[in-house]
Amino acid sequence: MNALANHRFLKMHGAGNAIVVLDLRGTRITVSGAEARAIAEDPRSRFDQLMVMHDAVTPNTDAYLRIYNTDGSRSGACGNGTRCVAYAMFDDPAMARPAEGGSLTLETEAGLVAVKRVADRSFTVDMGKPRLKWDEIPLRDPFPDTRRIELQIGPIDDPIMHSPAAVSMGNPHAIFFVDRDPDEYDLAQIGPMLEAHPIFPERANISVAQVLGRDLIKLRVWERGAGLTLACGTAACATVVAASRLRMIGRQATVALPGGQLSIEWRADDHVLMTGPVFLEGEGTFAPEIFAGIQE
Ligand SMILES: N[C@@H](CCC[C@H](N)C(=O)O)C(=O)O
Repeated sequence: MNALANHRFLKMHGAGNAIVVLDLRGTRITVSGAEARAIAEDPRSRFDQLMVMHDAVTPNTDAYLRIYNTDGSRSGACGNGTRCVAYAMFDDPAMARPAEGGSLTLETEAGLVAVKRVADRSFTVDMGKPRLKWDEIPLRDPFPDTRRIELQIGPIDDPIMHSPAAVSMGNPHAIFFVDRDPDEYDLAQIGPMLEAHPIFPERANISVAQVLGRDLIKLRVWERGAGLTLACGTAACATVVAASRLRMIGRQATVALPGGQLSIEWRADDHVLMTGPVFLEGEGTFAPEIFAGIQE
């Protein structure tokens, strides 16, 4: 039987971003891409991101997180999922471990993130520093200025969208600032083409953003490896950094996504803070048959 069969999980969401939280601390089990895809395909455990908790690797951290997209690929960061993990580590009867002072330090493939509880169902995550150099994002070509990169979609003389900003928040983002309502863009059609554009050697999350005021941005996101989502925390962080670099806003904004709102602050010390809600939808155990046919 597959090692994940009958394993308990939490079904959650953060501002609409569908998250499954799985606790594999104290075991040597890891989730393969094929297993992550099988979990995502079952409607009972459908997710945009699967957040898997493993034993801490670095001293003074509380857990190591592996983050999976729907297509089984991995991400270095997931803002909404990180808040859901924090909720589980504080409040879930089976996953909670005594933590000091309402804060946690979690490690991901991209580095350390610190999480603080700010209300019963609301957390602030220090997402670390944005990476802005072309080879850190990464981009294929050596753009000296990543505030606007050369990329457009649509007819050459009348593009639908062009010149996105590029930012890494531990995962790659391209943000197209537009004058019209982001809902007017066919992101389900445009997103997959741009996600896989050769300019992004590790693919990219694609955002369409409209600045509505000095501290308010409307955002829609096509997520790398997951598709259209109701919210993406790292995209919200990347968008505030990009808009601030372009002098469209100050260093703090509310980002309104289809599934809810996130508050983002790009602090003077270069760290990006994201505050937002978590929702627990329920719990379940993985049905053994969903793993049928997967080689172990
Ligand atoms: N929804 C997440 C980001 C998810 C990762 C992304 N699809 C990637 O592969 O980079 C968030 O809330 O930040």
